[in-house]
Amino acid sequence: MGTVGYLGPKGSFTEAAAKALFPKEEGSPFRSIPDCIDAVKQNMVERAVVPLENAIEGSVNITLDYLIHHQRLTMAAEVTAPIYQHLMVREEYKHDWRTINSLLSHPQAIAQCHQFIRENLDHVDIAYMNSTAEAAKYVSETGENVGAIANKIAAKEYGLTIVKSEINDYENNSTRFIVLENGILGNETKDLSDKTKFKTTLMITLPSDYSGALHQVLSAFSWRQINLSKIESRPMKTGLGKYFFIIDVDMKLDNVLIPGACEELKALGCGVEILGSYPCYSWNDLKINIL
Ligand SMILES: O=C(O)C(=O)C[C@]1(C(=O)O)C=C[C@@H](O)C=C1
Repeated sequence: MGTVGYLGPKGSFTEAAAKALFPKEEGSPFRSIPDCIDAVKQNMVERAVVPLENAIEGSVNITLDYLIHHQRLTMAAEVTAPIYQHLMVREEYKHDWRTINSLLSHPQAIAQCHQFIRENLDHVDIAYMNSTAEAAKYVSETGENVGAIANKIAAKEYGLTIVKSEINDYENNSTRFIVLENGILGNETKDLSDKTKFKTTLMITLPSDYSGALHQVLSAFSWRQINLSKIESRPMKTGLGKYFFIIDVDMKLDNVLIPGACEELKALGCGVEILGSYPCYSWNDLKINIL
């Protein structure tokens, strides 16, 4: 058994995902996503759980960028968790929540509740925090009339009162969390059932900006009938117009299809790296309903 790093403090969504995936392992909170990733690289923890993508707001860019540009680790598993955002204040302000002067939360959580904030708290100053749980902790420790957006575990952990429940602008809000390890590709860390689905994530760079390059990349997958579940472009940070692509393939790394597609892409002059081939758990698979 090892230690699992997560974006803390206690009561964050990431902690809930880490607990659901690794109920018997000890959790270790870190202040930022890069700190979680560094901790794995430096063997301070065996693995880390970090957010990767939200259904309303899209990718968590810092996770992708830090992983690509700074510290390469292996994607070892994913879990998709339901996300319910609540507005919470200190007990003594529970009737005055409409007059709070600041609203604190993680940027992803603020963005998920953008319309609610416009309609109900248009006057407030927004303060971005490292996580929703950090926001809840701060609100509990200050005597001021300020609010936090966080989950119900954080409300309990920090003794806050939820004054508006489920304020995310769209139903079916969910976030994909990824497990990162130093380990080798395909080193599965959890028991798998026959129904467990797999993904393989590839990072692809195009040779140069010639017409039809992306089309050729996609053809390598399409004629092999390999299903893709996501394609995302991120800046290479070497100048405007230069991107790499993160492609999620809907299958486990095999000996034929994915290697064949990768070789074809390399022959076209593309850079190809496999970031992980991993089991994907749904929240119900894990049977730990803590959110
Ligand atoms: O702030 C937290 O509680 C987190 O775990 C981070 C995070 C994210 O980065 O997306 C996780 C899930 C929610 O989408 C909102 C915030």
